[in-house]
Amino acid sequence: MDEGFIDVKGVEKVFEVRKKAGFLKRERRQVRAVDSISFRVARGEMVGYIGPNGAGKSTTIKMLTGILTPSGGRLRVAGIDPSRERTRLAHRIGVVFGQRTTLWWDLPLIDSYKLMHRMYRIPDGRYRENLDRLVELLDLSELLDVPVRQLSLGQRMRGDIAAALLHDPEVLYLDEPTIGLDVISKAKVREFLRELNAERGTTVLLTTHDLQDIEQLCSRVMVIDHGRMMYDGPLAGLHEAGESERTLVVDLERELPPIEAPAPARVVRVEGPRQWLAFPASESAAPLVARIAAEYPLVDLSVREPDIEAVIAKMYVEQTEKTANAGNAGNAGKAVS
Ligand SMILES: Nc1ncnc2c1ncn2[C@@H]1O[C@H](COP(=O)(O)OP(=O)(O)OP(=O)(O)O)[C@@H](O)[C@H]1O
Repeated sequence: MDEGFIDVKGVEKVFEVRKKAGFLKRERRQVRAVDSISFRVARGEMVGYIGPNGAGKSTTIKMLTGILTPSGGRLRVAGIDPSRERTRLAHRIGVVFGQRTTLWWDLPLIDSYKLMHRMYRIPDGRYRENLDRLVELLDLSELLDVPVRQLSLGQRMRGDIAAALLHDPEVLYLDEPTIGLDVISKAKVREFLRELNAERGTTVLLTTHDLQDIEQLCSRVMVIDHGRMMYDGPLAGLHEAGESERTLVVDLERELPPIEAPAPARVVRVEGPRQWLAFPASESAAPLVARIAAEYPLVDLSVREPDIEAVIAKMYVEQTEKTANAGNAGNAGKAVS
């Protein structure tokens, strides 16, 4: 594996925005959407890129595709400077924006693929082979003659993913690929991405608000907030850093006193026969489930994932406190409030 297939060093993006400040006056303001971030992604890696709304994720992806030019820093994808050689790079990357489609709205799905065949100048044999494979893997055969506007969200998403892969890109950027999809469609998309990565070694950068996308697909996650990189490492480490908790929802046969769970798991809510137990997100639920199943009359149970925003908010508070404490420690004599 070569290091730094995607190579980002001290990259910044500052937007100039004009705001109305009175009848005729306009004030100029700068928005630092991406603030000196650095990371490397090796060829074949699948990395999650997450953060709250307005954190700078889309801006980063737009710089990686060459749509936006960085205000500072250095950026390379497959050795190419995206904003200088956008067209050359376009042949090596694929992009899927969950909230927008790259398909022609009024045309049958197959016509969009035919147009891409020509736009990307994909050799005929390769196009046929890729199309057949993608149609099979993404279950598209029944949909090829349907106009895109008549497709459901999940069908359209699968159609968009195929469109992004027809020209065999080495890198795939996915922006919220499972947003609004039902459980079955989400599972289909995730399974396809896993196979794509395993079979073709496609490098994937995935932006999502769904922690299960990351958990099921990525061994590494990067967290951005206010344009800054807050965390880069395994998902379990993120849970530890944010001390986040998952919730086990237990339905008992009847109303009972709070379940006696081994610490740090604990009951946080009881409503009739239903009880909610919080436990560290970095730990497996299996031992807790086994113990409850052995000792209590169980009807059903489910595990709820922590919310990304909550994990990041907690991490943010902790980092701020750590910085404040470090400052206070060096300031002997001052009271720590
Ligand atoms: N073209 C633009 N002009 C001015 N400001 C912009 C522009 N594009 C983005 N921004 C600002 O930059 C910041 C980062 O936006 P960005 O779209 O990258 O966030 P995001 O992490 O993708 O958010 P979301 O999850 O909501 O899509 C926000 O404050 C946004 O308002």
